[in-house]
Amino acid sequence: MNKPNRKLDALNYHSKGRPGKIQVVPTKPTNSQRDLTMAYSPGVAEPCLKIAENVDDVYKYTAKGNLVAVISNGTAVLGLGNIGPEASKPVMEGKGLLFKIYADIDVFDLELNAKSVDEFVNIVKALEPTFGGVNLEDISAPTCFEIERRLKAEMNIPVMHDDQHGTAIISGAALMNACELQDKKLSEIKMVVNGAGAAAVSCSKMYLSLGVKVENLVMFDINGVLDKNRTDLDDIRMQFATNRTDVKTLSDAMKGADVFIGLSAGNVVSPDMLRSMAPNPIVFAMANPNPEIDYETGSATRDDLIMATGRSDFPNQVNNVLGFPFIFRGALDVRATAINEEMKIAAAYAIAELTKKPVPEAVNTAYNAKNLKFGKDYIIPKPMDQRLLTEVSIAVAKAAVESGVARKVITDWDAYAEELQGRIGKDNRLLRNIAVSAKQNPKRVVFAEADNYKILRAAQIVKDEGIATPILLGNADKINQIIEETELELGDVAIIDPRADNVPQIDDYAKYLYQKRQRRGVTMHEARKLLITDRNYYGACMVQFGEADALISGLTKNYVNVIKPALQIIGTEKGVNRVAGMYLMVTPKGPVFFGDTTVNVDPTVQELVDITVLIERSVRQFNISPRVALLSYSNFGSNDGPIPEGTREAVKILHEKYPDMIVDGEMQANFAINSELLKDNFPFSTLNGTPANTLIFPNLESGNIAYKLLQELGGAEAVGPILLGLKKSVHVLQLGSSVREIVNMVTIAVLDAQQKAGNN
Ligand SMILES: NC(=O)C1=CN([C@@H]2O[C@H](COP(=O)(O)OP(=O)(O)OC[C@H]3O[C@@H](n4cnc5c(N)ncnc54)[C@H](OP(=O)(O)O)[C@@H]3O)[C@@H](O)[C@H]2O)C=CC1
Ligand SMILES: CC(=O)C(=O)O
Ligand SMILES: [Mg+2]
Repeated sequence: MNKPNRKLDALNYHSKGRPGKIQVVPTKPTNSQRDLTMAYSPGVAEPCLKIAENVDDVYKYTAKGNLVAVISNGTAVLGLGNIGPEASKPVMEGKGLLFKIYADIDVFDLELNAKSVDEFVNIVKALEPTFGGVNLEDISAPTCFEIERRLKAEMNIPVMHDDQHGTAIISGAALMNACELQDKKLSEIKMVVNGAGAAAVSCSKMYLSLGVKVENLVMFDINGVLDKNRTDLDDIRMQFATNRTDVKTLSDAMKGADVFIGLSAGNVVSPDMLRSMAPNPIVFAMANPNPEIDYETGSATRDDLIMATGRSDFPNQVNNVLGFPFIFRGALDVRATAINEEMKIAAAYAIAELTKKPVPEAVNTAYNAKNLKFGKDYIIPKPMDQRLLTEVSIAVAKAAVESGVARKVITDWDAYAEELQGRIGKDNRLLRNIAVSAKQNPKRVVFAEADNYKILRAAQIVKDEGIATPILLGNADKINQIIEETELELGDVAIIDPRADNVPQIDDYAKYLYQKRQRRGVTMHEARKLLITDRNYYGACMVQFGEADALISGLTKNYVNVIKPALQIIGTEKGVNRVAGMYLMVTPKGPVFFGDTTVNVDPTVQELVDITVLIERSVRQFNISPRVALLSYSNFGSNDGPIPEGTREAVKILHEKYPDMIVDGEMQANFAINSELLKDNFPFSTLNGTPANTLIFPNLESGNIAYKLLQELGGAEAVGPILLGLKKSVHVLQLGSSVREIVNMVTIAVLDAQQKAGNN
């Protein structure tokens, strides 16, 4: 199944650079001699003594609480069989990588030369002081059952054999959803399970607990059907032995079956077998890396099929990766002594339910999909869906607390959710808070470029999330065609085409525009023409006349083309004589505001003052206390030249006219954001103590370059440009913005409209 170049790519991926996939990274400073005396002798003796006094302090002073052992003996590696511990190491390193990227859990992978139950159990038990949890992996049945049973009984930290329970949880969730879509009852389905090993047995037990009847299940191992005449079956497998006498082969069993579960080996199911199944069948071919029947063949065989595999390169990846990172996250965070049935069932339901919620745009983008939604090709969430971390870990942690296995009780679940969000990538707390505020009072947002897929997708998201009521401007046929082709659900949203006959209020708008621009060369005829031909004029009039609360445009147009109509029709706020643009940069160190990044090319001293005042006020609207630095290449007079001198002059005016404003400069950017550096060198600065969170650039060039570099090289998320100074909420997208960026801008536009409505 793997194409030759894929095989080579995979080998290169593992061998290039530092061999393997994971490394150990220090978490404390190690730059100075002092740091090292803390990290090692003599400083390290102090936490040692504390732990010796109270063994639970090991969680306080060491990495134990966030450290999981991924342990295998290489006896059932994926579907590759008993290939030995060394050969299993790439898989175990892979699990370590997934634990880290999805749930911020650190992993040591341990590949043991230990085949017997006693040997394996004794080694793992002795590791208890080091780890917060143990993930057993790719150990063949039946040894794995006894190993897990003993370790759970004899250890006081959570132990889970992932191939058994991780797989059971995920496939259980997928099965519930697939049955719902195919209109089948779990209690009535006829199921064939191919494989009778660790994964198959545990998954089947889970299906029984979800409602499947054991008499409706037929299981196979490599020797054929498990029936009551077999004399080679242990007790665990005997419970799945069928009474049916008409079934000898897999082909026999597949006839009329509703569900096929493959946890065996690659390519053992034929298209004919699929054809013989009942109407609307479900096939989970989960053997890795090669499924029992490959996705393309299976899904081409019949239209009424729901097909899933364990692979990431096809729709419906039913793989334990959706479970183990989040299950252990929840278990570690409440310091659970075990992962029990309650926690597993809670995880399965959380995963099943998450599939039915609207999919964040970031997930669509990550998978190059247009509109993922619950259906035949999306029966289970995608592993890169960051909501899994909160939804599943919280469900697991709550179940641990409620079932009495938690040693640490969480009471503030919202704070725990915030903590989880902060663990992965950027901390988007501010963006989330903005979205929450927007949803409290959603506004009507007119989209001037609605004949564009990205705009329509964003409109769908803000509508679904209750952030805004979209109004779409553009050719209705074209918009409806895109909606239909991309299966968006915007049927009830207002579409206005300014070019059509009988456009609402066009006469009033034309009269208004004519009155405003008659002494600037605009005739009545031209005013009407502008409104019909340029949707930025029509959209701005809608906002001015109160037919909409905010305007979003600029995805396909130059900035000036949007801002000009807004300035002509709506104008600036009272007492404000210019507009400016600001970016909210979501950085790993928190939010930082950049301005002016958009409008004023080469501001004079007075313009710099005006821009600073506008931006400072706007930062307050995000419930953040602004600490403003005016940037230059000079620190407090260290260099001459028009830029530092102008900036210095602007700071002087700001200090005089706005004594309460926390603002200083001119200063270099590193001094502005490194408060230690500033304090050591310029202790007189009014910014001392805390870094600046609002950076004013001396000109458009420097502001624009800075935010783009931070976005591309620093991995910061840029939200903006947020247009400041207009009387009403109008916001201009960057040319080619992503759907996520558009959604962010709409959210900001709604907040802006709320605030402007409050001020008027
Ligand atoms: N998608 C996912 O998340 C997961 C997928 N898997 C996949 O499931 C498979 C089994 O893994 P696991 O349970 O850990 O391994 P085990 O070695 O414990 O079990 C393998 C089972 O498959 C049976 N088997 C092998 N070949 C055939 C065949 N041709 N026909 C019928 N049965 C067969 C074996 O029979 P016998 O007992 O007679 O040897 C055994 O019962 C692997 O391919 C693995 O990659 C596993 C975990 C998670
Ligand atoms: C996914 C997994 O754990 C396996 O195939 O073994
Ligand atoms: Mg496995």
